[in-house]
Amino acid sequence: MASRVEKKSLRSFSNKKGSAEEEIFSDKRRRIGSERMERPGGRARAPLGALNKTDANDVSSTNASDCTSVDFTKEEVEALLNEKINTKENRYDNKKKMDQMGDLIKRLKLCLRWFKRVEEVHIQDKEKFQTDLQSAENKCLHTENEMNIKIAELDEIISNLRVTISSLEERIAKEESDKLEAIACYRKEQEARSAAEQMQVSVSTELERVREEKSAAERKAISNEDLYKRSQEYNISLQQYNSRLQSDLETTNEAHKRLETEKATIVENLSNVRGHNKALQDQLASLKASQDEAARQKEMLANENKCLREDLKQIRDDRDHKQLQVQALTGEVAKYKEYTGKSCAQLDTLMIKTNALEEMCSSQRDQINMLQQQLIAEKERLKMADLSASETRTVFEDQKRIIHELQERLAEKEIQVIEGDKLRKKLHNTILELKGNIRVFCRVRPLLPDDGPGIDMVVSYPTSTEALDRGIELLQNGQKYPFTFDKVFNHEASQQDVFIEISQLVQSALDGYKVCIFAYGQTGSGKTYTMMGRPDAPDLKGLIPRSLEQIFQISQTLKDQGWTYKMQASVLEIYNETIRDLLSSNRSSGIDSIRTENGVPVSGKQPYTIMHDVNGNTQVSDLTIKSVCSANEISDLLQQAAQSRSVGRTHMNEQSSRSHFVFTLRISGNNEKTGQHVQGVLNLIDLAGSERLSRSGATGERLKETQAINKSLSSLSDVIFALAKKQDHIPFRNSKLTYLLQPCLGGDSKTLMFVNISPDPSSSGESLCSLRFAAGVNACEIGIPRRQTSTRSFDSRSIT
Ligand SMILES: Nc1ncnc2c1ncn2[C@@H]1O[C@H](COP(=O)(O)OP(=O)(O)OP(=O)(O)O)[C@@H](O)[C@H]1O
Repeated sequence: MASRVEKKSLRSFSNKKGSAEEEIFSDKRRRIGSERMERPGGRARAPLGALNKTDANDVSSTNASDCTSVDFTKEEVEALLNEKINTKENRYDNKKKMDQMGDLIKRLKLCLRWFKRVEEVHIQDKEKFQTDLQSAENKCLHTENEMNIKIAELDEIISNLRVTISSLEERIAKEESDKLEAIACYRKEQEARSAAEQMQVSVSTELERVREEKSAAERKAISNEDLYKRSQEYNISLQQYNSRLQSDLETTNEAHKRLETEKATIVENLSNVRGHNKALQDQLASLKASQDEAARQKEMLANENKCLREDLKQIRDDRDHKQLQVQALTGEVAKYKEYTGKSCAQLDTLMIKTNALEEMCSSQRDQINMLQQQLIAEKERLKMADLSASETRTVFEDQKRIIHELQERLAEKEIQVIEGDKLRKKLHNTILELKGNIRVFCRVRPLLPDDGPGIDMVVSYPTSTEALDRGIELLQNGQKYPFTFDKVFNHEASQQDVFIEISQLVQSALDGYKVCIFAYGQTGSGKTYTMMGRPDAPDLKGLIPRSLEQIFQISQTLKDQGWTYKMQASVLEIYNETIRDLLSSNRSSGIDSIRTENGVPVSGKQPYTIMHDVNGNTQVSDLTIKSVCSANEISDLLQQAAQSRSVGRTHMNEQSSRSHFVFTLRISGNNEKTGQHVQGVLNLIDLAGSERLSRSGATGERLKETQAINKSLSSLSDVIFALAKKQDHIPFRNSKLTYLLQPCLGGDSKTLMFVNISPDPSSSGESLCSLRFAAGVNACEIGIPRRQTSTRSFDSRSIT
């Protein structure tokens, strides 16, 4: 009570004093704010000083309005984290110290909210980039596929065309060779034809010549015949002339005779006629000369005739020869004609062939033209396809570039996210440290039908601002006992409400911290309900299943940041300083029956021996450790453990839990991107019900058992007290429970204790006892000397 009053006065003092500091802080903030650029597309940032001017106590009211408008720089965050509370000045001014701390917490909360907002933006950005990247990749893949299909189609078309072209080329080559052959043949034929024609022409010219010769010979023969005729005629005329001359000679001879007679007559008349005779002689001589001449002429003509006859004979011979020649030539001409006819026929067939070949050639030329046109069209198509392929390639390159850019941006964002994650961890841890590495929550269970009808609750909740959600008052023997906790969950608080408060610790376990969450309280106060709840009903699930579900959810989310986690679970119970493996398949062997002294086995290596290595890892020999990959696997293990526990309980004829139930999850995380490695531990402990010796009425074994439970709870309380006070000596070995949890308590470890109480009048004594036990721990935590609480002595007396 005194502490509450003191706190109140300290708080009001701090409000007054704090305004000066806030002014300084707001000035600093304003300066930093003016240096900083505005976020693109974001709202102008409100100075943090404006926030500080509002009521420092009314954090919740400022949260809603300011958390969206305050931004921090890294330096500010660092400054905030490094900010130390001036303990020297405020050594004796707890109120001020608390106010400063509250102020710092408020700013840290704002910072955390800002950070969460930034982180959300980053995550949204990242998701957006990832979806963009995904869609771009899909698009690219789609385009690539289409392009591949197109390329394949085009390749096929090209290969078909190539085949067609090659076959066509072959055909063309064949046709060309045929054509060349035909042309060669044609040429040969033409040559033969021209040779034949030439021959025909030469034969014709020869024939012509022969004909001409023949006609010349004929003409010669005719002229010779004419000459012969004329010679004959001349001969005849010469013969006639000769005959005439003969007749003339006869007449002359008759005349001569007559002349002779006359000569005689004339001789007689010679004298007379001598003259005349002489003249006649002259005439005779001339006639003789003319006769000689005629004879010479006759001889000449005869010679000429002979010559002509010889000529004629010669001509006749020539004619005969020529005729023979003509005949031979005619035969030859006939032969040639025959040849020519044959050649013409051959020529005709060749011409027909040539025509057919020419037709074929022209049709093939048409085909070639057509195919060439097709080829050109196909080449065009190929060109188009090449163009479209190159376009697609460019698009593909663009897409690749975009993907690359996106990947780079994604990598940047990932680095930002990793940096942010580091900062978040730091902030998260700082906040938890500021909240307290050791915290104590109180949970009140509702009245149950078993508590009896028409009874009033002995618990009430103060509504003052200071004690709201933190205070609890217990009524006993007409007196009100007020207590303050880090948080009070009233009887209406749901499992989800409770889980929200501890979910940060679950995150810490994933961040590599050692976390212990205890449920402490009297029998039937709701410890098991708080820790396990009813796993089959989703709304009534307790902290253990919810925490494990969250762990798997977060570990899945952190996969994107490169984290992979390995989880190993073990469940044990400590009953009367004896460890029992709740996951052991062999139930009887699950019990540690080794004689121990203060929780330490007496000699040798025994089953369920607790060992701590230098790295602060705990090992319990022979304890079943199961690797788990999903929340379902864990719920199966929990079911198995719960069953083993209830079986154990039945064996021991127990209705309530008289053992400490310890669920341990070892989390080892590796980040392949950053190379970070974390090892966290989450211990979820349902402690055995605390029972006052005075009320238990136990004797014998039952008394010993109750003493053992109280001893271990007291040991735990001592350990927590010592840790909170940062004492050098921490009495871990006092019980198996504390020895087991030793590495998970103290240092950076986070410890949270739920104090469960029942609100029914019959349990008010135990409730008060529990509250005082917790208040002792809590008082240590907030720095109030142990003795001043005046609760510890009562608590100690009740428990030990
Ligand atoms: N917050 C709550 N809301 C509703 N029912 C509750 C709540 N807390 C406890 N109960 C009920 O109270 C009864 C006792 O609770 P529980 O078994 O969890 O107590 P406990 O502290 O574990 O007892 P023990 O130490 O004997 O094991 C149970 O029937 C449980 O369902």
